[in-house]
Amino acid sequence: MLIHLPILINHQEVPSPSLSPLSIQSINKLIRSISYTTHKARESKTQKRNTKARVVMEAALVLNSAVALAIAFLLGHIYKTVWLKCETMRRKLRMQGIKGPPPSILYGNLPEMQKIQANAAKPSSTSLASDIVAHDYTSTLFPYFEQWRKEYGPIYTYSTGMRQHLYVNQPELVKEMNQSISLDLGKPSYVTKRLAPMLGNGLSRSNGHCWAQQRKIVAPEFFMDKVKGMVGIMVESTQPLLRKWQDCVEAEDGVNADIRVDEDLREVSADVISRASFGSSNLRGKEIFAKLRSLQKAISNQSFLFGATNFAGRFLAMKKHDNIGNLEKEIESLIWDTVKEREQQCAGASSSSSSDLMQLILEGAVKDQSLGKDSSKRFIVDNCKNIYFAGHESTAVAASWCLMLLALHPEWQNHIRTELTQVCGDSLLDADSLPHLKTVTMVIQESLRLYPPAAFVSREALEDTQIGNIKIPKGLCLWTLIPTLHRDTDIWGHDANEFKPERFAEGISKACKIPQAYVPFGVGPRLCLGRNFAMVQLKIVLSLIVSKFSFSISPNYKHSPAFRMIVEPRYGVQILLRKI
Ligand code: HEM
Repeated sequence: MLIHLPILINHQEVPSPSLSPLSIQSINKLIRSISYTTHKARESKTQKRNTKARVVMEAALVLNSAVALAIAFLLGHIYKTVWLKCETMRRKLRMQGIKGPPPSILYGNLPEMQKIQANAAKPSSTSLASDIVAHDYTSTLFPYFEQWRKEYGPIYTYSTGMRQHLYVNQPELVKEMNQSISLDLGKPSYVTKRLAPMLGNGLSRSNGHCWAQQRKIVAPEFFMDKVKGMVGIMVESTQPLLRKWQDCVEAEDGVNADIRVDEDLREVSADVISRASFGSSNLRGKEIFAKLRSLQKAISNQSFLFGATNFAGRFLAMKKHDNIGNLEKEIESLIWDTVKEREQQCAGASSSSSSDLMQLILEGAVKDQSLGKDSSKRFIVDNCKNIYFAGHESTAVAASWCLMLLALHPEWQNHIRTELTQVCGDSLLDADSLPHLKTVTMVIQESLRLYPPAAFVSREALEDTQIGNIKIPKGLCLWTLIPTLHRDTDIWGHDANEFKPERFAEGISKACKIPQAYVPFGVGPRLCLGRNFAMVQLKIVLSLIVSKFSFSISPNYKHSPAFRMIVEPRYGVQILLRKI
């Protein structure tokens, strides 16, 4: 336009007869000035439009760069926290000759674990005693560990994406773990995080100083002297089960009854722990146990060992979390009601007559000056939750497995019965007779060897540390698979997969080559606090059942161990009971 105007003007410069040269000049000037103004206006409009476009483009560019930067940062962060952290650990382990399956960047070996699990053999539906006994639940529940053990040996490393793990099933190394008193090995935080609704920050979840302090308070309640004082309660709590089973036999044909044992054993266990540790056997106790069981199922549905691996899984996990949260609140308020009831009882009495676990926990919370009001409440509720759960579930499940193995081996029921008659005669079982009941102890030890309810011992290196001659980098999680150690023919001999309680006739130290590799109650400083309590309760319950009934495995029993935080019979244990 700027070029065309002068040309036009030039054309009009041809003089017209009616216009003077002056007026022509003025017109030209005017036209030029109008053209100039129009041009300027248009120019400014275009400039404005261009500026706006430039601003939009620049904003888009900034945004793009920010997104690119965020992605780069995220990738860098993932690389640093996921890959580099794990790769550094792997390098340190490789330098010590420890190998393992090659991991993928984001998910480590999880896809492979899922693939191996999907292809794993289902437990055979055999009812042959020898096949059931020989079935190592690791092969169906954790088949990847077995596969890698065959490929890489008893010590190898694997990854679950965010975490690097060390599988430790070499007896010498487990022995070292047993002997270590270091606080540098704690419970793996990523596992215990998922158990928080169940166990709070109580004894079995906490680490370091917090754990040591809680253990000091709770441990004395489970020393053998104290447990001996609970024998009467344990005998009394088993009576309703015996009466119920007798009634079942009467109701069927007066001789036999087909019984599913698990819930009845849970009730005994729950009653024992409620009365022995919390001084109550009330409806509230029953409600607490029922809710703990629902919580246990909800948490174990989350595949809590390895975590949800995809978004759908995470979404489902979030939905389940609502239910878990509600159960957690309900359990806590039930426990708190029990605590307040106890406080009122104590306030009413001139001196505290109860010296049970609840009392110890309450006194522990009062004595600990570092705890504020809220922390005191947490301390009390969390530790009660720990004992309610740890104290009843694993003992009941162990009793179920013992009955399953005894049902398959009636000759051992006879041995127990004979010894009971020799030791007790016609009198009731009491604390003095228990140490003489060697046969039932051997049966329990053998059952815990073949079917340990706790499948793993797990630890996390809280600092760089050393076990035996292996340097363990901070953050590495250690896993020892208990049944694998318990069925190792190098430790137990060629008959490791057979039920032979006689191997324990002269104690654990003579039963195998490396006694520290027998770990149904765990290892080292974190050894199960309630092992005396559990052993005494199991002895009493089994002795009383065997003294009243003989039993064989029911044709309705389906052998299918399931992992629900502990390994329990998926469909329960069903036995054919006969009154004697
Ligand atoms: C047959 C029954 C039981 C079995 C198989 C069993 C097994 C275990 C195992 C394997 C551990 C982990 C140890 C480790 O990480 O090294 C443990 C810890 C624990 N158990 Fe048991 N347990 C049983 C019964 C009980 C009972 C009856 C109580 C309490 C009344 C109890 C209370 C605890 C506590 C509080 C811990 C945590 C100890 C700590 O971290 O310091 N357990 N148990």
